[in-house]
Amino acid sequence: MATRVRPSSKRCAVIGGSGFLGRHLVERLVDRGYTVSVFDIRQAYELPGVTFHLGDLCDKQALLSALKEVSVVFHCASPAPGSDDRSLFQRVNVDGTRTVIQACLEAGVQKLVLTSSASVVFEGTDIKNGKEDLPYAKKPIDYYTATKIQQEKLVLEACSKEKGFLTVAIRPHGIFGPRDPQLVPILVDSARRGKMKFIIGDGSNLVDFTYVENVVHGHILAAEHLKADSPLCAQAYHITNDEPVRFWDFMSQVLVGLGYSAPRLHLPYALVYGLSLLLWLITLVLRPLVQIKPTFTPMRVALAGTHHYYSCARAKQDLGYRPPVSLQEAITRTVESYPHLRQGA
Ligand SMILES: NC(=O)C1=CN([C@@H]2O[C@H](COP(=O)(O)OP(=O)(O)OC[C@H]3O[C@@H](n4cnc5c(N)ncnc54)[C@H](O)[C@@H]3O)[C@@H](O)[C@H]2O)C=CC1
Ligand SMILES: CC(C)=CCC[C@@H](C)[C@H]1CC[C@H]2C3=C(CC[C@]12C)[C@@]1(C)CCC(=O)C[C@@H]1CC3
Repeated sequence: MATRVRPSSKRCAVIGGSGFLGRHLVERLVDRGYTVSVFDIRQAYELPGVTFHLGDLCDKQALLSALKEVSVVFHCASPAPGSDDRSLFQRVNVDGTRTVIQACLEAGVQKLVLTSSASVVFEGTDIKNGKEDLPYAKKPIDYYTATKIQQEKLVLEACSKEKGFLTVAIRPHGIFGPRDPQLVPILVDSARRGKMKFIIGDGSNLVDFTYVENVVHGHILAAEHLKADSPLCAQAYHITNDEPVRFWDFMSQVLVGLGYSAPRLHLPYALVYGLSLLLWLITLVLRPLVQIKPTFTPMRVALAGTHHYYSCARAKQDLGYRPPVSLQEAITRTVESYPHLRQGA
């Protein structure tokens, strides 16, 4: 009689493991003795002990071959928020996540840890110390956020103790750190084009920026604490640095650390938001003729000019989470990791 091999609890797969967060997660998992399979549409690096499976997460057969004997799946794949492609977000984040769940069930995976986003509750207005029980945004600020909401709901609803399939969602916010292709490069690009002279609003808005290693730590704690009798099943957890910071102080510190000037002049928030909306409408109308990618999207202006910071008290209580790297140390490490983006480099 054929015996089914019980998956080792240290055998995991990282969907989106070639990405910024995914790669940091893979490296940490390897350090902790996990056997890791990466599933991604691209291979961005090589690492001893890590097997790469190239494929689209919408393809169940491709997923199934990567999930053989895997007990834990981390799903941190998504199109980049800036891609602004409605059908791509729907296909990957919603339909693709359905496929991931189906493949996990068929492959006998026991735990699925989703990288969601704290933005699932953000509607463009202030959130101060937001807890996980805030309602999902009724009017999500962009397609990316709308599909992250649907994705999180799908994953949490799939949690089934009867089927032996447990799920949890991690909601990070403002991830930054070495190799991030978004935050620091966008900031430096804006500075080099002379666009970082202005502070939107009075500059007092507090925001969470979370160091990538802290986000990774939250994911691994969630996977290791997720059990049938634990409070984690079907829950979402904010993972932050637990040190909200003024958005413009953070930006200034990174800019000055890299040799650029900090923004000083203030512009009224309502004016800049209104202009970004107008610009967005114009790009929408012109889309059949020309593709324009504005720096000042309404989402970005809202992120730059409002309070949005979250409580991670639930993660502290249920996961024993404490951010291992302080914000100051995280900024120093990040600035040092981008020598090629320094002023004059
Ligand atoms: N970067 C941030 O500040 C935040 C990110 N998140 C979430 O964290 C996760 C990871 O984000 P990042 O590492 O920043 O993004 P990233 O763009 O660096 O990585 C995403 C990875 O997913 C892969 N991928 C995309 N479509 C795929 C598909 N159809 N099949 C297989 N792989 C596919 C990409 O090739 C890439 O390697 C995402 O789910 C994102 O929504 C949440 C909150 C904040
Ligand atoms: C906390 C959080 C969710 C951060 C997300 C990261 C990005 C959305 C930001 C990283 C660089 C930021 C940035 C701007 C908006 C928000 C970011 C893209 C501006 C476009 C805001 C308007 C400006 O004056 C220029 C800024 C460049 C950097």
